[in-house]
Amino acid sequence: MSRKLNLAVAQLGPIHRSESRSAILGRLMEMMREAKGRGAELVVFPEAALTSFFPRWFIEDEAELDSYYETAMPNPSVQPLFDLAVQLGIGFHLGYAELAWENGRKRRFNTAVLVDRNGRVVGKYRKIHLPGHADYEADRPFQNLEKRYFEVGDLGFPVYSYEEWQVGMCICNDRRWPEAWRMLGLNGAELVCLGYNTPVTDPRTPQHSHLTSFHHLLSVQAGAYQNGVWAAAAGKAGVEEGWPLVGHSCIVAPSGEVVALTSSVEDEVISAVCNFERNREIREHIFNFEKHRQPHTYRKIAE
Ligand SMILES: C[C@@H](NC(N)=O)C(=O)O
Repeated sequence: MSRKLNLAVAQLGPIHRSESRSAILGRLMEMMREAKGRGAELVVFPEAALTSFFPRWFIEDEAELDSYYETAMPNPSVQPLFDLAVQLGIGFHLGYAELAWENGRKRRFNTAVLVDRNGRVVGKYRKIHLPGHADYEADRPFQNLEKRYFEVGDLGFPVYSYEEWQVGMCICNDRRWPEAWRMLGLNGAELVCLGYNTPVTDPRTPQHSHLTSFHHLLSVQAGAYQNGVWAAAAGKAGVEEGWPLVGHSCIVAPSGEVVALTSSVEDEVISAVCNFERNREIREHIFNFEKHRQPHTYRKIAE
């Protein structure tokens, strides 16, 4: 039996603060058309794909901060992307900053949604591993205020049915945590979609700058292999507002092999035909969870 999904990853080049929403949407829509032209059934866009990566700035004005968030998904400014998806008959994954009114208060999350070919939101994930810091740190050349601008996601690591595929999501820093992948694996994921905005240099560990891409690929390849899942990782890349973001968006097989990789730090579409029979090579053998896991020895992980 062959279970194949033609999958595309759409890497974004930088988005500058001054770029209009319609210009950003135009870029996403062009890449969606290219993905469809390659026969893709699902296209994965990055984390915070609708804005510049604003946690690099300390923003005190609440109205200005709010302008980076979406209060509904879809909303009129992104509807053209949803309409195009329906017209082309292609699903997509999109990361964005979410502002929600819940329990009588304003809540902010770093969120991704999975949208089917009918333009319906069929899955949602709110980022759990938020990197960075909550307060302004004057000695940094740029901030990483995710802990100020977002709450820890409250949806767990759900897995959704996208047609016949079981799809989970994680976001950027999550990909470095084996717990995120294992939860998705245990929840039945066959494919993990993830977006990222990763600065090439972390101001606290500049000695690792030359390893940024290696650590990114190492994490995605290990997560895919150790859980027998396909992984689609879409980055925002290139020099954004003066600061370089890593590229190397990729599609990784359950064997851990990179089967598609971007070769620029600009808008670029890559694709691969993913055979979901390959998941079994891993999950029925070396990482057969039922047969080989020893959860009674793992208690500390959940403490
Ligand atoms: C620094 C952090 N960025 C992110 N957007 O989560 C990461 O790449 O781990």
